[in-house]
Amino acid sequence: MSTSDTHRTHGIDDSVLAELTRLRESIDNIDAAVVHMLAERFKCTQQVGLLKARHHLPPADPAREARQIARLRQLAETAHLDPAFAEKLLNFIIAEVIRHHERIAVEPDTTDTPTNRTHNTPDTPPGAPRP
Ligand SMILES: C=C(O[C@@H]1C=C(C(=O)O)C=C[C@H]1O)C(=O)O
Repeated sequence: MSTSDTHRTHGIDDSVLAELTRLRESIDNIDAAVVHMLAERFKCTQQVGLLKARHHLPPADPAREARQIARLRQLAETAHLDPAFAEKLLNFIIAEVIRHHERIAVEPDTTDTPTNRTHNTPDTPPGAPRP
C-alpha cells in the first residue's frame, strides 16, 4: 500500500495530502543538499587531515572548534534554530572528522575516504560525549 493509499484509507482530504506531498518534496531536496554539503565538507577535512599528518600536527584543534561553535551558535540564533542543537550537530560532525584525522595519522597512505567508507561509522547520537 502506498503512502497516499494509506492516507486515503484514513480519510485524509486530497488537499491536505497534496500539501503534505509538496512539503515532503522540499524536505527531500533539503536532505539531498545536506548530504552533498557534508560530502564536500568531508572532502576538505580529509585534505586537512593529510596536511596535519604530513606536518605532524595534532588531529584535533580545540581552539578552532571553540571559535566554530561560538560562530555557529550565533548563526543559529539569527536563523531561529536552537543554538544547542546546532552545537550538538557540529560536535557530532567534528568528532567524526577527528576520528578520520587520527586514522590518517597512523595510515597516511590510505585511499579510503569518508564518503566511501562503510565501516567505522559513528554510533553515538549528536550530543553524546566524544569517544
Ligand atoms: C578540520 C580540522 O580538524 C578538526 C576538525 C574540525 C572541523 O571538522 O571543523 C575543526 C577543528 C579540528 O579539531 C581543522 O583543524 O581545521
